[in-house]
Amino acid sequence: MRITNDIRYIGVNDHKVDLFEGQYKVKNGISYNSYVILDEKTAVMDTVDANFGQAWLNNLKEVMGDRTPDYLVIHHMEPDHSANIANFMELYPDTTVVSSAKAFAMMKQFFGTDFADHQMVIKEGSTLELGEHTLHFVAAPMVHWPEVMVSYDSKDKVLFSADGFGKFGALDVDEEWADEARRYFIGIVGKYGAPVQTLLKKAATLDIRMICPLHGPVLSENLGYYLNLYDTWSSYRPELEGIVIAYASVYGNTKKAASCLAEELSNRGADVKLYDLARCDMSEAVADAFRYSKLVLGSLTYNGEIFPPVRNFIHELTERNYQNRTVAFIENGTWAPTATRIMKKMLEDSKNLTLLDAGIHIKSAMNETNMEELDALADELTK
Ligand SMILES: Cc1cc2nc3c(=O)[nH]c(=O)nc-3n(C[C@H](O)[C@H](O)[C@H](O)COP(=O)(O)O)c2cc1C
Repeated sequence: MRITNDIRYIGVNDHKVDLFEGQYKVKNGISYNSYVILDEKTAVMDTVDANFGQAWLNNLKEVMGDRTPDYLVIHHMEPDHSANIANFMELYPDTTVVSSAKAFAMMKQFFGTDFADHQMVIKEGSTLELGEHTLHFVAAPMVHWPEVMVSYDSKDKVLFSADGFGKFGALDVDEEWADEARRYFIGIVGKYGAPVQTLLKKAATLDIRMICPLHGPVLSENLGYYLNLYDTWSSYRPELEGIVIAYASVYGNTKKAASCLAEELSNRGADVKLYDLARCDMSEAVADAFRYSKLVLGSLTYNGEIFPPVRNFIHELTERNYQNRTVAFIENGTWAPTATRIMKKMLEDSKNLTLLDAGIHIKSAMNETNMEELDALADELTK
């Protein structure tokens, strides 16, 4: 696939992956992207997942013909991109591997060699001259591993953005970008908002016409749209006014409160998302919690604790620096309800959260007082 006159796509689509990165369901698969720059010298940009080595090498040979690649540029050592470095070097032993010092240390760990006779160590500000094309390297530590570099081709004005601007979903499936890019970003890079902000500031100094990520489509139009979303996500600002209700329930009483609240909020014109945390795809609930401005957490008290899926969910939020939002609580308990107290405690170190006093405190099943609480909470969340 042609990206520009001199840049070709040689990546692969994976529709067989059961869980991406060991935990994310990807109903439309995932792509492992790799590119070739054809110039006086040729550069291969990254490799692909271990299961697709042969398909990738076939794509590479189709583009290269009899030419031997001069450089293999490795932006990121996570195995879904780096697994085929050793296979590549067996086929092309004279190619120079171009990567950061930290990445070469990782190569030694993964492959038992850092290709010492064929390595070029690059760092922030390094350049690689290919002929008409020059790659300018920019360090992007913790977006989302420490060794990550991105590179900018000043001829075609292309940013090779590593995992930045990546998206779940193979390239042979047509789907809207934002939802699966958000789920990818919040799930995988969400903890590293500050390093992403640093990278965005560096990127703002470049004239970028195209972004070539390691997953998902090449972005070439309306780049402001994608950059704005990345700025919003990485600065932990809500994207939308609205309310996520995320709850768990064993016997249906907490569920009833959550569902009634959703209905009341909808009746008041609010944008509401309701998640049963024991049954939903957790990564979708997490992504929406970051997307919306308000969150209602609902849990039964469970052996003096909160119900495990709710605990997991709050942990997923706090480890990704959940902040800048309004949170309210629905609790249930039959003899000693403690769920609200525990949920609040889990959020106590999170920055800039407004924890509402209005909440619903159920003792086993909803009663009239709870209906009044629900009404007051709906008012508070929509005022
Ligand atoms: C296994 C189990 C443990 C529970 N532990 C507590 C508890 O420690 N304290 C308490 O007040 N209620 C406890 N409950 C009662 C629940 O908090 C709650 O009142 C009941 O499950 C109704 O809510 P639900 O219909 O949403 O499940 C427990 C319930 C179950 C099923």
